[in-house]
Amino acid sequence: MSHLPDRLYATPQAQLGDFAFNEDVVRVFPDMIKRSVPGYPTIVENIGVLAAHFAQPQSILYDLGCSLGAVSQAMRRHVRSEGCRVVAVDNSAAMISRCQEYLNAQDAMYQELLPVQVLEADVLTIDFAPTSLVAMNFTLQFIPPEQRLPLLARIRQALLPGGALILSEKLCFADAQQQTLLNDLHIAFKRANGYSELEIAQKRSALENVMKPDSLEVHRQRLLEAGFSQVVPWFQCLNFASLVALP
Ligand SMILES: Nc1ncnc2c1ncn2[C@@H]1O[C@H](C[S@+](CC[C@H]([NH3+])C(=O)[O-])CC(=O)[O-])[C@@H](O)[C@H]1O
Ligand SMILES: O=C(O)C(=O)Cc1ccccc1
Repeated sequence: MSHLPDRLYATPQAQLGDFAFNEDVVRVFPDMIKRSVPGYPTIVENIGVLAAHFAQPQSILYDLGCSLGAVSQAMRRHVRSEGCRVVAVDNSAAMISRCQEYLNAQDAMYQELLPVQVLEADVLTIDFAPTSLVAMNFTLQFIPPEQRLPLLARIRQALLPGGALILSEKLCFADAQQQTLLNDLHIAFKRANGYSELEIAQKRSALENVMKPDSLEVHRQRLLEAGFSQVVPWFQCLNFASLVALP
């Protein structure tokens, strides 16, 4: 399994198209996400811990926007409840096929892992079965803003009592000074991880039309509007945060 360094934006691109989760991104994705998202490894591992806390016997755990299945793998390492299974969903064919390979490799290394079903599908069109845990790790920010509330409302409806939604997102900030500071610090994080000014600028521009972060306040209000009763931030590193929303 290839773990290539991310050089996708290292050379000047004549035509900077919109960022897409295609074959080129899949090849470098583990390196890209680790060097771009402060706290990513900590978030992924601890989603496993949170999943084990909320998982109920004989229930489904969803990993929505699973990419290469890092969250599904963490859930499989941590969840011990009887009869649970993971459903991992992504609408990128390139991601889904590599995700299945990684999960097969995990199956070959460990015994008695939860079964996983890998689905190439749009999270906006799937029907949710009753579930004790839904993880959306940096996926909602890629969903068109007007679709976010209806999606969260459908997730809320599918959640069993005692279950939870884990929502990780890049944040923006209403206060201009706070926005500038945390944006500068995120750029400093990328620089410290070996990205050049050109790589940082080109990726930023490719993401502009595709990834639309909200503020913590917008997330909280929308989750309450979707029918969640409580929103609890459990992790933040710079402008990246993860919340638990309870039904
Ligand atoms: N409508 C959609 N339906 C299904 N999938 C979608 C949709 N829109 C985007 N995606 C998928 O959401 C994923 C977002 S990456 C998640 C990281 C992962 N969770 C991780 O913990 O490694 C976040 C990032 O790269 O910043 C991509 O794989 C998209 O194809
Ligand atoms: O790179 C960025 O600036 C991000 O905000 C996160 C990211 C990470 C991986 C793919 C797309 C976006």
